[in-house]
Order: sequence, then C-alpha cells, then structure tokens
Amino acid sequence: MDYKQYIRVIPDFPQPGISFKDITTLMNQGEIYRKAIDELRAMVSDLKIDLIAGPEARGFVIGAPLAYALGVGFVPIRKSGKLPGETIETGYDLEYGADKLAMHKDAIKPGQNVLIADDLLATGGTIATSVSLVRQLGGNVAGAAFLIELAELNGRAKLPDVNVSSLITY
Ligand SMILES: O=P(O)(O)OC[C@H]1O[C@H](OP(=O)(O)OP(=O)(O)O)[C@H](O)[C@@H]1O
Ligand SMILES: Nc1ncnc2[nH]cnc12
Repeated sequence: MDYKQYIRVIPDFPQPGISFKDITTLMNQGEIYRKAIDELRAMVSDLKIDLIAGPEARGFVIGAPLAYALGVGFVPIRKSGKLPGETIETGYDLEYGADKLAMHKDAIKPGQNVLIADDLLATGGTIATSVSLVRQLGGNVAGAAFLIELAELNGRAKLPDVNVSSLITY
C-alpha cells in the first residue's frame, strides 16, 4: 500500500523549514486507517506486549486502536497538567519546540512489557522522553511503533536500545 498518497505534506508549518506530515487525510479514510493499524499490528506481532503507551495527542490515535487490535490496555502519556492522579514528569525538545510529558505513577506495573506508539518519529525527543518515563515506572520497553519516520532527522539515534518499527519512511 502506498500510504504516502494519503498524507498531506505542508511546507513551512508550524514554522519555516518544517515539512509537516499531516495524517488527518489518512485517518479520514476508514479503510486506509484500518489497514495502517493492521499493518502496524503485524509489524509488532513478534514482540511480547502487555500494554501500549502513547503520547498526547496523535499518539492516542495510533496507540489506542493498536491496543484494541492486540487486546492489551492503553495508557496515555500526557502533556503536563492534564492527568488527575499522582504523576511523574519529564521535559523534552521536539522538532519544533519544547514541552513536558507526564504519566500516572500507577500506570504501569513493574516488569510489564510496554510498546510505545506514536504517529511520527522526528528528532526522537518525544519518544526518548516516553521511554524514560516508562522505565522510571519500572516498565520494560518492548519497542516503539510509528506510522511515519522522518529518517533524515535520525530520531533512532536517541533510541539506541529500543526496537523501532515504522510503516512509512520519508
Ligand atoms: O520526534 P519529535 O521531534 O519529538 O517529534 C514527534 C512528535 O511531535 C508531534 O507531537 P506534538 O508534540 O506536535 O503534539 P500533538 O500530537 O499534540 O500534535 C508528533 O505527534 C510526535 O509525538
Ligand atoms: N515534520 C513533522 N510533521 C508532522 N508532525 C511532526 N512532529 C514533529 N515533526 C513533525
């Protein structure tokens, strides 16, 4: 499947020099969205996964359906100040800015195998931080799965010990 035909590429958004990969034009095609989730599920089928964790917001639209397809739970990794319970938080840089991510302290049971899922791997800041949060909670990072990887930004360099899978590469 040539998924790229469904991804809208917008130059200079949200700032000059960034080529934004817009997945809304893939997700509004039900068959294609489902096919993409099914293919991601097949890509991680060899991994032992107890739980999926996905960073807000676009990590939810990949991680939650993938969790449903695999029959495992989903835990949100949220931007700071959104989760109601006790949290741990870590700051990070991403391709176009900086932010802070948080997880509930009781989101993961120590030793659980956690797959981290997101729409896109760019510089890797978001996922490196997600990996760190999962590990701080005692989780074992089984892998990281992405719809899109921007290979030239070499996000994998920030994830040297993580099993990375991606469906579409730019
Ligand atoms: O690899 P990185 O350089 O860290 O960039 C990738 C991250 O950037 C985007 O999220 P964003 O923070 O824009 O939030 P959103 O999902 O709420 O749009 C995207 O969904 C990834 O999570
Ligand atoms: N180039 C890009 N397109 C879409 N989402 C992104 N998140 C970080 N970089 C991005």
